[in-house]
This record gives sequence, structure tokens and C-alpha cells, in this order.
Amino acid sequence: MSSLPELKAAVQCQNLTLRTRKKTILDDVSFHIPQGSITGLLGPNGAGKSTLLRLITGLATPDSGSVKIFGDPAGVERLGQLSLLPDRSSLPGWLTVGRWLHFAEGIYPDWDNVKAEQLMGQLSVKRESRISTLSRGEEARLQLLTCLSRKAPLVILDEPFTGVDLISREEIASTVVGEMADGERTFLIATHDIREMELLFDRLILIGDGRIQGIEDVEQLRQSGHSVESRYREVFA
Ligand SMILES: Nc1ncnc2c1ncn2[C@@H]1O[C@H](COP(=O)(O)OP(=O)(O)OP(=O)(O)O)[C@@H](O)[C@H]1O
Repeated sequence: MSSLPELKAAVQCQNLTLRTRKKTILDDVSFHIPQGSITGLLGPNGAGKSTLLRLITGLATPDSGSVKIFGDPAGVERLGQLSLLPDRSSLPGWLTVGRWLHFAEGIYPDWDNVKAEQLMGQLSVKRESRISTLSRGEEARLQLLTCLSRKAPLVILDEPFTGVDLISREEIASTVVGEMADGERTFLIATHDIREMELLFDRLILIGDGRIQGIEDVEQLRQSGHSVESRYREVFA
């Protein structure tokens, strides 16, 4: 009898450790992220979330341990498989939104123009605005548009809602991200906006002081009478 090939984890981190001279930023971090899941990476300021995402995307290397993306070692060779929204804006301020999107279409082979047009409406992004004149929330929307207009199978969002107002955060979480989470793509989202994202997550990785404090299946959490927020408070309060 032939068996189906086992799905490789979208992300597999094994014993990741990263130190500076003064402190240990990540300490023996291990977990895996199943394909098709939406995982929330949650933890207080300075916990190590952005650093961990940099290691996963291959933008930094650990002192020890390993990261695999769909079974292959992380690194610049994997950048085509993942779409990253970084924690700090890296958009060219001198371009208009329209020019930037044209440029993005040229640099990303997996760019989806139809999706980009659709997201412009959903995220209220105006083509003629110059990027340097955008408010923080408007720039966050453009970052999100850029990231979600690619077809990469792994989407990594580092604080996607910085500066975005409450009602828009809720709308964006439910319509934009919810709609794209089709069970095919894998999402890893570091955020402090737990309430707005609560219903989307199916897994949680809780990180504090550079160490994994918990890995949770959200369905099981709910069945045991917890919410994402109550679990977060339990672990970090
Ligand atoms: N290049 C670096 N050199 C020295 N320390 C660093 C460096 N990068 C990060 N750190 C430290 O590592 C810790 C984790 O930082 P990181 O940005 O990963 O946290 P975070 O969980 O993303 O925080 P936040 O929620 O505030 O964005 C912090 O104490 C930070 O000061």
C-alpha cells in the first residue's frame, strides 16, 4: 500500500540561540509551523519576536540551531517562497504609491496585479500619494498591500497594524487576512493586536525573554475555556 508523502512543515526551528555580548536574545527556541496554518507569534516588547522572524527569513543567522523553510535551510535562496512585512518601513519615500507598485511588479516574480488592484480598494490606498507624505497608518496599509499582493506560500507579518486605527484593524484582519487564509498559504503574524486577530489564529507561539513560553492550538484553548487574550495574560501577567 502506498502512503501519501508527509507534508513538510512550512517553518521548522530547531534549538535556535542568538546572543549579543551583553544578552541572550533567543535561547534554545524550537517549534514548527504546519503548512496552511495561521500562527500568532505573541509576547511582550523585547521578547525576541522580530529577531526570530529575521532568523526565519534568513536576514540574520543564529549562533546555533537551524531554520528550515518547507524542508530546506533558511537563507536568501528561500526569499522567493516567503513574503515579509518587516517591523520597520523600508518603502522608498520618494516614489508615489503607483510608481512603487509598478516597481514591485518588476522585482517580485510572484506579483499578482489583480490582487494588488483589489487590495488598493480594500485598504483604501491611493495610487497618486507620495510615500513620504503618508501617515503611519497609511504606510502600514501600503506595506500590507505590498506583502499580500505576492503569491508566496509563506506570509510573515511583523506588526502589520502599527499606527492603523481600531476600526480599520478589525476590518483588515477580518476581510483582508481572513479572506487570504485559504488553508493553502501559511501565515506567521507577530502582533500586539490580540483582540483583533484572536479569531483568525489557529495556533499560538508565546515567547518571552527569548524563550518559548507556550505553543497552543487555539481550538483546544477555546475548548478548555480560554481565549487567546486570557492565555496571554496567564503566561505574561
Ligand atoms: N542587533 C541587536 N543588537 C543588540 N540587541 C538587540 C539587537 N536586536 C535586538 N536586540 C535586543 O533583543 C531583544 C529582542 O528584540 P526584538 O526586536 O526581537 O523584540 P520584539 O519581541 O520584536 O519586541 P517588540 O514587541 O517591542 O517589537 C531586545 O531586548 C532588543 O533590544
